[in-house]
Amino acid sequence: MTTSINDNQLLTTYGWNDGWEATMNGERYAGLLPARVTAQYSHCYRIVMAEGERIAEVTGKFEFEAVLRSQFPAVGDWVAVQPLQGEPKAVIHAVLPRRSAMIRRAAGSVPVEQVVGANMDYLFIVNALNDDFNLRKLERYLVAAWESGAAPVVLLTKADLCEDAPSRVATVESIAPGVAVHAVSAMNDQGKEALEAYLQRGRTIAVIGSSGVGKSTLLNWLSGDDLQRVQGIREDDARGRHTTTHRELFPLPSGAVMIDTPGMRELQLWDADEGWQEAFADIEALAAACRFRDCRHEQESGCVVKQAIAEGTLDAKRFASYKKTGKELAHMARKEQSVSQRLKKSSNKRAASKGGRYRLE
Ligand SMILES: Nc1nc2c(ncn2[C@@H]2O[C@H](COP(=O)(O)OP(=O)(O)OP(=O)(O)O)[C@@H](O)[C@H]2O)c(=O)[nH]1
Ligand SMILES: [Zn+2]
Repeated sequence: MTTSINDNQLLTTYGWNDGWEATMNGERYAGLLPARVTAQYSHCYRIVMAEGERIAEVTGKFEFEAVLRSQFPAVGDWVAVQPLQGEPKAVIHAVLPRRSAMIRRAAGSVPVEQVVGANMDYLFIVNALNDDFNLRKLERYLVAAWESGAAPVVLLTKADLCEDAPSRVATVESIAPGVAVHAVSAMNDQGKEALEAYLQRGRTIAVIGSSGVGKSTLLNWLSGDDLQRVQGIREDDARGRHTTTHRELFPLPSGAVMIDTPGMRELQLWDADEGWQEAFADIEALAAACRFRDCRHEQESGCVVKQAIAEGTLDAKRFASYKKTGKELAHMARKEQSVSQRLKKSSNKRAASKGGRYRLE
């Protein structure tokens, strides 16, 4: 079955474009239709297809073959589905390869990696300009953002509460190499023009940041204080009552698509090697000039990093943050590795014994 862009007007509103169309035309999705996941519930998903919304579940085969939780559909994913005739339901056969994904490692003795948002173009990292202002935390969010594959943008909210926003912006720019930093105030409707570049039609955005920094207020502001109407659609439930259905992905008036999931809001831990290197690109660049390749930047002679700290060109606190995050990442990575090896082993056995084929992509 082929789909034309014309049929896909509704999907376009949700970020569908020629790139996804090309992916979807691949042979392995033959006979299936594209849809985007707009909400995740405990046992099913809400999706939007060209013809409208449906509730969907993954096929039995999908469930059997999936090894990691992160392989299951997540909010923001484009999926290949088959609608069920005569029912407002569909089955999900496959998840189209993700362009970006925010992964949350649920802490605990067995870490589980969970995708809390997929296919974002931009990640708005929100930090308030009042007392909660925390550079070290921001660094960690930047690591996560770079690792996700989406482009980070720092929004410093509550500019109305800060007397010296421009100097705060400059401070943040100094710890966020290559990242745009904008001061905004939802309260005073200030700084929205600077965001227009990101809020374009078809772009997908997610907002991350600690509790209380103003994420909900920001979302309301960006959606013209009409979020409830944009995000939740009043419908009749099975008993004919009016209910407001919750969505975690919704178009904004600007045409951009917003992802706001509970998991995205609770982000805490990361395993993010590349993101770490990018977030601390300045230190990585310095370290490249150290005398020893495996310099730990502690007591070594000819250590350029130590020298930069001594000379005051590198903030000792930023360096400490770099080390600390690095250690945490290494620890998480070791844990992850042993768990995923165990999972793969048991899944290979399971697949082999039933003649199935194990696939991980
Ligand atoms: N002065 C001022 N206060 C703001 C602004 N934006 C948000 N606030 C206030 O900050 C508080 C927290 O805002 P929320 O939008 O609920 O923050 P949040 O990040 O969504 O918090 P969680 O839902 O806990 O994750 C509220 O009291 C808001 O009124 C702003 O631009 N200026
Ligand atoms: Zn060194």
